[in-house]
Amino acid sequence: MMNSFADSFRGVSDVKAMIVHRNADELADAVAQRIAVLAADAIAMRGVFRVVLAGGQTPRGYYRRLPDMPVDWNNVHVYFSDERCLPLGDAQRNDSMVQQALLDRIDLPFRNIHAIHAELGARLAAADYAARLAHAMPFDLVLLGMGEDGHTASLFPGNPAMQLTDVAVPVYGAPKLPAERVSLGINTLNAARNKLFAVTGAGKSEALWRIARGDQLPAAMVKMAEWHVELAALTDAQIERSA
Ligand SMILES: O=C(O)[C@H](O)[C@@H](O)[C@H](O)[C@H](O)COP(=O)(O)O
Repeated sequence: MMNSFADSFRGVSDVKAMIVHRNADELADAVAQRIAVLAADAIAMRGVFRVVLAGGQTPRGYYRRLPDMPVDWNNVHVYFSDERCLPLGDAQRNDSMVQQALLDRIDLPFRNIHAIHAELGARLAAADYAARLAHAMPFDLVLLGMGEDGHTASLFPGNPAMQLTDVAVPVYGAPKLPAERVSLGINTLNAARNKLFAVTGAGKSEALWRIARGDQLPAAMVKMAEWHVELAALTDAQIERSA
């Protein structure tokens, strides 16, 4: 049953790969190793690795493992998939989480960190980020998570931000608080050389099932991504499907 679910997921949503991991720890190990490989490849080929970091909880697991990986941090530039419009340093900001889980523990030059100035408000911060990204694209890797409703970055189902073609977009009325956010636009995510979803938690099974069925959820609009999914996030989807 798991294989047939994974197969239908691969087929319907244009995915590059779907890898199921037994638990969140194994997923975090595999994703951290994958990032290290992609970093080494990009640095060998182009001298630099430009990676977009995801927010939310799942990435903490693989961020914490990255300091133990053989990554040439001097040649890595980090960007953010989205940010919450909260004051600088707020614990709920994605850059605060990344700082604590990763940046405080590696020697990454400060100039290589490209945060979203979401404290300026969504409109201004999105325009500022788009201008600053002009020379950074296409990214080598975009790391993403998926919410229970199928959102990714801060692109939520039915939200007008999903239709915008700008490099970075303002988001208002997000159902996951805070309501005001800044996100990379869907075209920016799609333009990256590699896209990687890390999905943990049983609460994600319905969204995975809907994507496998062909629903155009925001996460499904990121094409040719490699999906790393915890088994627990698939279990209910399989049960539901076989019922
Ligand atoms: O700012 C955010 O909240 C995110 O960037 C968001 O898109 C996140 O990746 C998903 O909601 C999954 O979050 P979890 O990994 O915590 O389930």
